[in-house]
Amino acid sequence: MTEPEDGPRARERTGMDRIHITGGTPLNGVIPISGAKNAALPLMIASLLTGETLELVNVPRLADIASLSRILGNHGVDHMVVGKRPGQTAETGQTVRLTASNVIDTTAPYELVSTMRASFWVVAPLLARFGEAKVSLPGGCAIGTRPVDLLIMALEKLGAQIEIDGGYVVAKTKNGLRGGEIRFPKVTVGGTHVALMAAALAYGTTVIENAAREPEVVDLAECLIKMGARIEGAGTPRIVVEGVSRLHGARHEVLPDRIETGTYAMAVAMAGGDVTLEDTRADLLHSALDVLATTGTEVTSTESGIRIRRNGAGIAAVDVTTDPFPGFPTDLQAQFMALMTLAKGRSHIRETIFENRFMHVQELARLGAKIRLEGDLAVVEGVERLKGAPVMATDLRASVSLVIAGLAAEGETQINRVYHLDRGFEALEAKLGRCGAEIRRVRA
Ligand SMILES: CC(=O)N[C@H]1[C@@H](OP(=O)(O)OP(=O)(O)OC[C@H]2O[C@@H](n3ccc(=O)[nH]c3=O)[C@H](O)[C@@H]2O)O[C@H](CO)[C@@H](O)[C@@H]1O
Ligand SMILES: C=C(OP(=O)(O)O)C(=O)O
Repeated sequence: MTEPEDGPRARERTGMDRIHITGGTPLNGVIPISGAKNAALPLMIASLLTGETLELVNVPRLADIASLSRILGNHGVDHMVVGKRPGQTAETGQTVRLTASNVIDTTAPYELVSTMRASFWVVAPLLARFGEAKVSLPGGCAIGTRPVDLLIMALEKLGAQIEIDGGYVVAKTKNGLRGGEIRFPKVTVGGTHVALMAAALAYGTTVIENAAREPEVVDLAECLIKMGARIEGAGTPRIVVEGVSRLHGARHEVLPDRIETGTYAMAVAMAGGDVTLEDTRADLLHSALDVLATTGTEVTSTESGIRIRRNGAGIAAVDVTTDPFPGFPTDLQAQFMALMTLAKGRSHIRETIFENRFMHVQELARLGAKIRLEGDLAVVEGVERLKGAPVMATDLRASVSLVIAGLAAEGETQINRVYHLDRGFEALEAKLGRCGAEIRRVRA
């Protein structure tokens, strides 16, 4: 995330709201899981690949989705939110229709791209369909430097000519993209999304080696296939794409948010209680659920989701290393660290994906956590109890780790800069509040 911490757009969205939590109440009930932010974003971007309408079902109501809608709108994409249907609630995911029949601008300006990293990915469909794209470099963010060299390499392998000019990536093709071999030296989710979208409309065969296997990549590939793309192997390290000359409209349902699922599972593990996470699937986050079970939390797959229970017994300390899918996700590292602050004993948490994703450590310390950092390793000494305090975080998952810790801490925790949470957690207070949490938003 690249938005300045107190940037005007962030303030405009949610002001400087705070979340107040009075901890110590176990969670009991049902939490519906939303569509995945990290699947919805590339799916929305894929709408640029066709002049026909792409209808996306189960799109979460999130600040990042609104930011991307603005960016696509700037290119000329028509965006329509389908009205509510009987039985739908304020939290039922939205159905969104995107039509890129009249793209008027292939430039994605700095002011828009800097609000959200994933918007850089528009470079692929714009280049593949229109032969040109000028997209601002997204820059670094709170969790690391996050270069786009591998995304550029992938497009160059398909024949794009790319220059960096004035902070923009200027990409062109003379006679369209051509299939080629893309071998990623490290697994990149964004790189794989970009390669898939570009290769779908390239002439000939593209082979993507060391592709990301994340469920969101598979979701994008499935949607592209519905749009007429020819893709095999999504979900494995080798994806083969036979380019087609045009894609058409489709209807696709966004897959459940595995990070939201894991976050609430860890909240229950930490605060105690019995919660069913509905409309989600255990196969999306096996490694995290296995780790959770090892901590002493009961994890059961049900017909409609996953039941999480922890009653009374202590939390066992478990070591974790983040890895690309199917490994333990970096996007759950902060939440798991929060849980380990109350474990019996010492746990080691190694972050291998981003070089600077430990911003939550000093804030967890305000609640009484004992964590020592040694390079990419956090050594967490479990404590008996945490005590509420004012805290603040600089990225999305770090912020929610403080919510989880606040739910288990004694007394009141105030979480500042709520706009980070609004980027990725739909109806957070309502979902937790219905399970008994004392949580409220205080408007600035
Ligand atoms: C919107 C979205 O889906 N974001 C997710 C996506 O981010 P994103 O797609 O940006 O993350 P990547 O998988 O690309 O990054 C993985 C690693 O590769 C490095 N890298 C990446 C591209 C590149 O050109 N050069 C390079 O060195 C990154 O700095 C990082 O160290 O995957 C991450 C890893 O699962 C998640 O944490 C993010 O939540
Ligand atoms: C890091 C994340 O998002 P982004 O890649 O958009 O910064 C995230 O979803 O945790």
